[in-house]
Amino acid sequence: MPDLVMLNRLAASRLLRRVLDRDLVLAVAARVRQSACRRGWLKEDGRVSARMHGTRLAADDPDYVAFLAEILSLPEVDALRSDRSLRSAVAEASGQSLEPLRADICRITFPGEPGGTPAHQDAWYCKVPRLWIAWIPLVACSRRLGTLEIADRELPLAAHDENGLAGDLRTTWCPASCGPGDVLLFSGLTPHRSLPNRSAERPRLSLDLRFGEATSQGESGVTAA
Ligand SMILES: O=C(O)CCC(=O)C(=O)O
Ligand SMILES: [Fe+2]
Repeated sequence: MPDLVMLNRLAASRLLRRVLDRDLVLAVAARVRQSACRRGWLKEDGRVSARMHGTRLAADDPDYVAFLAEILSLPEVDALRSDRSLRSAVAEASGQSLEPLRADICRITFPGEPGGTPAHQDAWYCKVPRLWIAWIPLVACSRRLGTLEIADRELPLAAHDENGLAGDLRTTWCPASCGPGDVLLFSGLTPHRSLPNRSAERPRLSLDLRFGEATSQGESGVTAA
């Protein structure tokens, strides 16, 4: 049984420790590093190339689009999408059985950026009923490496601008130190953000897998928020 840690009082998010096969997660991390090395983003030793310091891969960068197509179609990523423990945790958290939406993202977060991903609710970008997100660290994510912070509760869907959630968010943020095998699970209405990567040369590697109610319209587009 996974060790469930409730992160917030409304149970709209949870940190599941050691729920995934660690070797499978590490295999995905190895493929991500290989692909990133080939593109010159990382050096052979896995450290960040000098030219990538302080940069963020843009959702419309053709090289990043090709990287995502490569990584998100790996059989290892498919195995994570259909992992039985993950699927039952998603069903238990959401109260119903949900399907993978294939609106997933693999992120490489480089050091040197002043801020991380701004606070947002994924439901703003991915209009699917019952949206839930599994955020999967591919490396040990400390505060220093820029882990995810989750709000202490769901909020009604609020307006977003180019910097994510607009306006003052009165919420308490819960940073989650986690590593390969762990999953942060949260609903589409739960605000979240990431801390900047403050390491010297290490990339933060993570995968977001999204689940929701299957709709007849099929997959929904999602931006890289
Ligand atoms: O990893 C990040 O910086 C943001 C992740 C995120 O927004 C998500 O998983 O929905
Ligand atoms: Fe998000």
